[in-house]
Amino acid sequence: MRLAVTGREGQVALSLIEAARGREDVEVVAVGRPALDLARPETVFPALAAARPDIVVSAAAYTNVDQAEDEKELAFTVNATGAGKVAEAAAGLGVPVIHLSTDYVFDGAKDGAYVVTDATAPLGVYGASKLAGEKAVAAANPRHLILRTAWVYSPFGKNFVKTMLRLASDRDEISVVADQWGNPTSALDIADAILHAAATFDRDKAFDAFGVYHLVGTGETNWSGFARHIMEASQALGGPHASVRDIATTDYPTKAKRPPNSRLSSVKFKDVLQWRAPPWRASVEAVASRLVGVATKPTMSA
Ligand SMILES: NC(=O)C1=CN([C@@H]2O[C@H](COP(=O)(O)OP(=O)(O)OC[C@H]3O[C@@H](n4cnc5c(N)ncnc54)[C@H](OP(=O)(O)O)[C@@H]3O)[C@@H](O)[C@H]2O)C=CC1
Ligand SMILES: Cc1cn([C@H]2C[C@H](O)[C@@H](COP(=O)(O)OP(=O)(O)O[C@H]3O[C@@H](C)C(=O)[C@@H](O)[C@H]3O)O2)c(=O)[nH]c1=O
Ligand SMILES: [Mg+2]
Repeated sequence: MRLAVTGREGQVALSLIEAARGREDVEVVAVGRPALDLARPETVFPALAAARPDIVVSAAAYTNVDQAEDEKELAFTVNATGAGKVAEAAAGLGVPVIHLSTDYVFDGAKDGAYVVTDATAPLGVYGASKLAGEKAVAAANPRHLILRTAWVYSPFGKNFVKTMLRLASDRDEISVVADQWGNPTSALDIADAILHAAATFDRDKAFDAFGVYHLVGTGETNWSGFARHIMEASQALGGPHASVRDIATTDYPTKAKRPPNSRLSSVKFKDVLQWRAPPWRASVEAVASRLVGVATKPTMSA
């Protein structure tokens, strides 16, 4: 089975490439700029067709939440129009699409974890553009899995774990918001979940449970709790450490408004697709061991 994933350097794309590397039964081809540019819709079909995929994974996106407030048009072009083009190309090639979406489609007013049937109400441009992308994907290709995930980190790209480790190496204390709740999710786990889902509908041609799913790390916390566990994991590995001070969202002004509660329930994914992510703390430790190792391990040469 061959997967084509959009975006070449994204966290999910690189995690998928790594997960497939050790497997005979799956190949992952990353298709990104300049060949596939979501801001140039005419590039999408030819670039994906050339990869001859059995399944398309739509992971490329405009992901800068604050900057999206100032670049609304570009965010919608990439996350809505571009995502729709990717799903349309998959349909044209006769294959299903797994499209990544976000917890930020919700406003965070719910008391409890969001299920897939809950009403969406994004607070910012990024969330609104991703919600428009979900609709474009669903309209373009009936064989879609819209996979909402959240708070993604990995050994790759830019993410909260890397930011916290960097800040810890030059500060004694980091102030982090403690009133926004959610589910930290490792892109390495997302890659496993995607390969599991892809294998399911590659094997079962009559698979008919397409639709919206939530898939996040097991358990929940707030950004401060997430930061604190990153520090514990790093310290245990001999890496940098800082103490974490709880602050309120009002003490950390940002351009975009974020949901106070964006916890997602992965129960549908578990029930239908029979797969569940590891506890979020274990996954943080797995990623930290790679990031901290890189900085502290002596090289074999020299
Ligand atoms: N990061 C997170 O916390 C979360 C992410 N998601 C969603 O999951 C998916 C994967 O996220 P993640 O891997 O973290 O993303 P990253 O921010 O790590 O990577 C985004 C990728 O999109 C590519 N991209 C951006 N603009 C374009 C464009 N115009 N044309 C082609 N490619 C483009 C980038 O390309 P380049 O390498 O050239 O810059 C990059 O490869 C996204 O859909 C995101 O919305 C959902 C919840 C949380
Ligand atoms: C760096 C830093 C952030 N924060 C806060 C800001 C914010 O509320 C929270 C997380 O910061 P980030 O900039 O990583 O957050 P953000 O970019 O909003 O992360 C989001 O990205 C998009 C793509 C998604 O889809 C979401 O699921 C989510 O992961 O922590 C602090 O309180 N202290 C700090 O030192
Ligand atoms: Mg392989």
